[in-house]
Amino acid sequence: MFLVGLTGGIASGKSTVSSQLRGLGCPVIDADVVARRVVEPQTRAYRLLVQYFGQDVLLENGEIDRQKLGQIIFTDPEKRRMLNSITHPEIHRAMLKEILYYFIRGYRYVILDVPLLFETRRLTHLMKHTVVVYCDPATQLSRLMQRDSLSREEAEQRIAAQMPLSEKRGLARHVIENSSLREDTHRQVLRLHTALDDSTEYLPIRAVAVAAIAGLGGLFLYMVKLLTS
Ligand SMILES: CC(C)(COP(=O)(O)OP(=O)(O)OC[C@H]1O[C@@H](n2cnc3c(N)ncnc32)[C@H](O)[C@@H]1O)[C@@H](O)C(=O)NCCC(=O)NCCS
Ligand SMILES: Nc1ncnc2c1ncn2[C@@H]1O[C@H](COP(=O)(O)OP(=O)(O)OP(=O)(O)O)[C@@H](O)[C@H]1O
Repeated sequence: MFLVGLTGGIASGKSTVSSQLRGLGCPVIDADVVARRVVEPQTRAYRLLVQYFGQDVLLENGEIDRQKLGQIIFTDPEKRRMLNSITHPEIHRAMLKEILYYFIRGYRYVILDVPLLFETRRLTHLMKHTVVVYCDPATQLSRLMQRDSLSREEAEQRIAAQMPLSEKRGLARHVIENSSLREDTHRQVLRLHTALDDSTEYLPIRAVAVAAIAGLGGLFLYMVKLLTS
């Protein structure tokens, strides 16, 4: 099994591409969806968030007021760092559980849709393939403003909270150009799907598992020998 990291900038088209990949039968783990789950009321991350940001970031029903929290963290790097330090470990733990689920079900690869893949780095070294969904800055800005009903300033703040998309495209093994029609994007997604299906590289996850078991087994036998001699 191997892992595919799908990333890009905010509103560059990651969800659009990942839904096209899902349509081709690929398993996709969406970090944004996982991120919503790990901050549900009564979770550890939720308690830490309320402890740090206060009750002001809660809705009447006790759930996180995502709009208000977004306004706070996209204008304050220190508060964004705190939010990331609370949520990212939980997000990564939850994603690893989902990866194990697909591993057990025998999938050859799993696609992880992770907006901050290159920013957090913690997962990057596990990826055998990395894919950046790119679109030009003007298109990204207008799509974000339109989709989330943001002012130009708010949209620019959110874009500035991430590594520049032009930098990300230079780090990725595959780039999907998503500045024009969805049909053009889909043609690239079909080529990417073929490349992934043809990819025979394996993340040494099995090798690591076998080595760990063999190592532990050898250690156990050594201990038994020591104790019985
Ligand atoms: C800030 C929050 C409350 C805003 O919620 P909202 O529903 O408005 O946006 P949503 O969660 O759908 O995220 C939309 C996009 O914002 C960007 N984004 C989200 N969090 C961050 C962050 N900490 N830093 C930079 N960009 C971010 C991503 O491109 C994401 O795809 C929310 O994004 C959040 O809890 N972020 C912290 C967790 C996180 O880092 N998620 C990214 C997954 S790697
Ligand atoms: N090729 C395209 N043509 C026209 N609109 C597009 C195209 N690709 C994406 N969009 C639109 O642009 C917006 C952002 O796309 P999408 O939600 O897929 O981006 P994203 O990278 O997943 O965003 P986020 O970082 O917030 O998760 C959406 O409203 C989507 O419908």
